[in-house]
Parts: sequence; structure tokens; C-alpha cells
Amino acid sequence: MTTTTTTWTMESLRARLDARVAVARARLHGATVGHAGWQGKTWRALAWIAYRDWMFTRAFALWAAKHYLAVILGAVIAVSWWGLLTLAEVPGDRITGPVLALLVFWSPGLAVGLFAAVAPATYKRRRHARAIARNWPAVAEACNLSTRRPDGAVVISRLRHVHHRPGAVVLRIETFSGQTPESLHRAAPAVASAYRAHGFEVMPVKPGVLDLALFTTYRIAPITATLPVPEGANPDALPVGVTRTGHVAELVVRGRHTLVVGATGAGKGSVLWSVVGGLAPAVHEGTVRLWGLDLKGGVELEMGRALFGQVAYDSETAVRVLQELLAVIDQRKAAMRGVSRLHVPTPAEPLHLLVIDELADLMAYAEFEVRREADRLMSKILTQGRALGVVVMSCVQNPRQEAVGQRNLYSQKVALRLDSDVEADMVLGPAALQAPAHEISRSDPGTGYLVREDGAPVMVRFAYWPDDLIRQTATRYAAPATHAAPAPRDGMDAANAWAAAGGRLSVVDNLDKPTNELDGTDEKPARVRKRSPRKPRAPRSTTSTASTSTDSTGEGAPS
Ligand SMILES: Nc1ncnc2c1ncn2[C@@H]1O[C@H](COP(=O)(O)OP(=O)(O)OP(=O)(O)O)[C@@H](O)[C@H]1O
Repeated sequence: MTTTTTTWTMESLRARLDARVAVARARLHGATVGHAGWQGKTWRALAWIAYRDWMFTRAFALWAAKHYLAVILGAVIAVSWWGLLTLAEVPGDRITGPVLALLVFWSPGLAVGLFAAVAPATYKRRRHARAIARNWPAVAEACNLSTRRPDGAVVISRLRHVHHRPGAVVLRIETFSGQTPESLHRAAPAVASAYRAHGFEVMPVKPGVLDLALFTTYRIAPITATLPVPEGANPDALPVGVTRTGHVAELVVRGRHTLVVGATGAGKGSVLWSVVGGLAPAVHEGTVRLWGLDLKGGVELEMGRALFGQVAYDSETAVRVLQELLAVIDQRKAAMRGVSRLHVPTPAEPLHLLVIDELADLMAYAEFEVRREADRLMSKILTQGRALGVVVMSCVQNPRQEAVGQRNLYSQKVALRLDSDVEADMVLGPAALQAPAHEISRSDPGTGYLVREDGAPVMVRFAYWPDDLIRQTATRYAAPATHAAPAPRDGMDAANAWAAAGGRLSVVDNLDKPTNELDGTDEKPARVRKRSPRKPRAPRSTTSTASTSTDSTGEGAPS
């Protein structure tokens, strides 16, 4: 009881102290550099001078500490010289000579100080790089990047150079003869830990040489998307955000199924719209055709409805959409047999991308019959569609088996913030070690790990797509009428977008049609059987899909 009271008191004291310090800092800031007008400008100028002065003094002091003999010798010579001149009462100037002597000994330190004052950031980076290089032999030995030759000499992997990128310091490391590149990969976590990095990324440069990026920050600053341009809409390298090294993060859409997993509020919308919005110019051009399933009643997709050919907002329609997509696969199979092994999108034969927002609504929470049919169709699409130009991007909150039974059929994964390490492991498998998605902060929505086919995870901050931008993109790049234009709905975004885009399909044409019906489609709607009382089920070991085909290339036989 006493302990609780003490803890509470200590905590409340600390909180009050923190609050007071924060208020005092804010006041000081407001009264000095944050002040508007000439007073603020004067304070800012003084702060600038003080900082440069501090950098000069610090750099010189560090140099002097290292070269203390030169410093002492210079001081002794200068003082002695001046003393002798004074004692001997030599007429004339007694200062210039001793000062020049001092400068001769101290000039390297003064030059370093001047450099630090003029370019403080570069100075700091260089010092950091030198410290890393200095520690490298010890780190390399401790991380098993060394070997002892028969003559007793110790050979370590060579650190070619160290350079800085925004948020990261990159070590270029070279193998010694007899060492495999895999050993460098294996040692990467230990090296990152030795340098107290927030994370790491391994990028092969050429045989035997790789770049090891050590992250100096855990966060990637948020970015907001802008209206996409046609040059960017490349399904082979679609820009979707930024990496921790400040590079543009690119997602391969063609030939890959993508699974996006993230807890609620993790930013799945950012991934979805980065892909859909990024591809919008290609959609408009006709080389990409979008299909959408949004069983949350269209809350997400309706905003950019004009970009989609077909959408389904309920599970029965979703099954029909899946059947139509499977029909595309069957047609393509016949057309491509013996001609090509990877579909090349053209306006006549576009890349079909099925976007599913909340996969669990279809695969786990729908009626049993619907679930079973959806599971069968999805398995076929996932195993056969990839090379035929039919790819899937599924977003889901819960990565557990019943929700994403086919997760092994997705060739690349995006793990946004997850609730536990078990979930990270479930989604990413062995890559979870390098991609702790459960450690992503709640305050960083849109941040996640992209794990491509090669299994190497890259931390990415996906671009944020505000609602207005989505509407604007849908208006500017609406899908062609041949992509089964949406039937305008009263008061809904798609209708507005479509009308603004020129309404290539007249409202009247569509009035009597169900929203997502294809023109000229003579397919019958999916037969959804009424649910009968369920018999007690025998326990299942695994779902049929996962057990029959785990071929990550997606070319295995359908279940
Ligand atoms: N890339 C981003 N940068 C900054 N903020 C973002 C980003 N992505 C999302 N957010 C913020 O996080 C909020 C939640 O994002 P979003 O709706 O996409 O999450 P979600 O994973 O789809 O959640 P749910 O599964 O509950 O629908 C957004 O309203 C937005 O404020």
C-alpha cells in the first residue's frame, strides 16, 4: 500500500515536473527564437552564432585532446619566445613571432574547428564514419567476420567505406578470399547490434561486396501522395512510398500477388491507394484493369470507384466477380499457351488487378457456402493468375489461419503494425526476425515491412492518400468504358467522379442494370445456395489450399 502510494507520488511528481519543464521551454522559445519580428530574428542570429562557436570550440578541443603534445609544445614555444623577448627587453614587436609559432603548431586544429563551424553536419557525419571504421576490426572479429590463417595472421572482411544516407549509415563490406557472402548476411544482425542500430538492411552490390545499411532512426517521416503521373504508373516498379534510406520504395505489381496485413488503424488504406492511385494513369490508358471487393460496404473503394471496372460490396457479388476473373484466366490460358510465360499488359489484354479490402469478411466471416466458393475461386486465381496477368492484392487485419488460409500463395507481403510477434511470424515467416512489425509504433501509420519474393524485408512508409486526392485521381484517370464503367449512384463519389470525367457511359444506359454488371456479359449470377443447418464438422488439419499448393511462384496446381 505504502509502495503504491510512493510510486503514485513519484510518478505524479515526475509528470508535474515534465509538464513544468515543457511549459518553461515553450515560454523560453516563444520569448526568444520563436518570437515574431526583429526580436526573434536577433535571437535566431545569436543562436546561429552560438552554435557555430560551440562547434568550433568542440572540434578544436577534440583535436587538441588527441594531439596534446603538439598543443603543449606550441604553447610552450610561444610563451617561452615571448618571455625571452620580454626578459631581454628586446625593442619592437614581441607578439607576432610567438603567435606565429603557436599557429604553426595549432593550425591543423584551427582548420578542423573552422570546418566544423562552417559545415557542422558534414563534420559530424565524418566523425561518425571514422568512429565506425575505427571500431570495425573489433566488431568484425566479434561478429565472426574474421579468420585466422595458418601463419597466425587474422584476416577480417574489409570495410571499403562508410557513407551516410538520410536516416542510415551504410557500410560497404567486402568478403576475404575463402569467405562466402552468406556469412556477411548472417553476421548483419550482430553488426547492427554492435553499432546500436535501430535496424538494418542488406543490399548486394556485386559478387562478394554488399552494402549494410544501419538505421540511425526508427521512424520514417510521413509523406503525402500527389496526383500520379503517367510515367510513374509502372506495374513493374510502382513508387509507393519511401524507405528508411530515403529512397523511393517500389512495388512490383505485375506477376506478384500481394498480401497486406495490419492491425486496425495501421494504414492499410495507404498501401491500397498507393497501388491503386499509382496505377491510375495506366488504368486510364487501359493497360491495367482494376477489380475491387470491399465487403465493408464499399467504404474504402467507393471513393475511387471510377478507377475500377467491377466492384462488389457484398459477398454474393464478390463470388460473381471472382468467377468472372477466373474466366479471364481461362481465356488467357488458352491464348498464351506456348506463346509466352509472363503476360505483357496491353490495352487489348490489360493487367487485371483484384483489390480486396478486408479479406476476412469474405474468407472467414461470410456464410459458409460463400466462404467455400470464395476459397475455391481464390485458390485458383492465386495459383494460376500470376503469370497470366491476373494478380491479387488482399488487405486483412487478422493474419490468422481462418482469415488468410492461402497466405503462402502470396508472393510478396506487406506487414504493417501488427499486434504480436506471433502474427509477424505468421505473416512473414523467417523474415520476421528482420522485420519486427509488432514493434512499429501506433503513431506511425502507413509504416510497414515489404517482403518481396527474395525474402529480404525493407521498411517502407507508404504515402498517405487524402480523400480529396483519391477523388481527384479518380476523376482525372477514370477507367475506360470498356472496363465495365460503374453505374453512377445518386450522391456517391463515383457518380460525381464519373460525371466529371466526361461520363463515358451514360447514366441512362446503366439505370436498369445492377451496379457492377459487365456490358455484354452473359454470365449468370453465381448460384448462392441457401444455408442449411450445418452438420457437425470434423476437425480440419489445414485448409485444402494451403496444404495442396504452397508454391510461392503461384504456378502450382489448383486445389
Ligand atoms: N501513410 C500514412 N501517413 C500518415 N498517416 C496515415 C498514413 N496512413 C494512414 N494514416 C492515418 O491513420 C489512419 C488510419 O488509416 P487507415 O484507415 O488506412 O487504417 P486501416 O489499417 O485501413 O484501418 P482499418 O483496418 O481499421 O480500416 C488514417 O485516418 C490516417 O489518419
